[in-house]
Amino acid sequence: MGGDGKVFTLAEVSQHSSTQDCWIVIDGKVYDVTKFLDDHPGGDEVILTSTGKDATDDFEDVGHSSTAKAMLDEYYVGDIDSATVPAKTKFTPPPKQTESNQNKSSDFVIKILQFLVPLLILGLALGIRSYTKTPSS
Ligand code: HEM
Repeated sequence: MGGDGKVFTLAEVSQHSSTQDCWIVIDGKVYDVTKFLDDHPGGDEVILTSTGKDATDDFEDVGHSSTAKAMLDEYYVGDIDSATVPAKTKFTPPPKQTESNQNKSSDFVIKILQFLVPLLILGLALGIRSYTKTPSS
């Protein structure tokens, strides 16, 4: 809406990161929010820190109202070339789930050994001592 369907690279978008000229990327779309900076209820500072990157998470994390989301359309200038945006790292799946269950039994064995081995050594030492020591001294 309003845009001409132009596709920008992240490097291009990154050149618009000031109060005089400010673009942000949300959900694969590029918005020129220069005119909106002064009107933003959250201040211009937060928007400026979200320039030059995929600002989708920043925008979503605030919990913007549907009114706020609808306002985006007005500032749309094109799309982002997604190949130029670093992959998201936010939802790294916890890879340990099945592994930790399998490890539980071996963890348990190790704990037992950690407890038993010193006892064995101590017992061995005491046994050897009482075995080698002469009854008189
Ligand atoms: C074009 C993009 C944006 C628009 C149209 C927009 C719009 C709005 C609107 C209308 C509000 C008032 C509350 C609401 O209706 O949800 C708001 C609040 C807020 N926005 Fe944005 N916003 C944009 C981008 C951002 C970005 C990138 C950030 C930051 C990381 C941000 C941070 C905030 C914060 C922190 C508030 C809360 C202010 C407060 O409650 O004092 N906004 N925004």
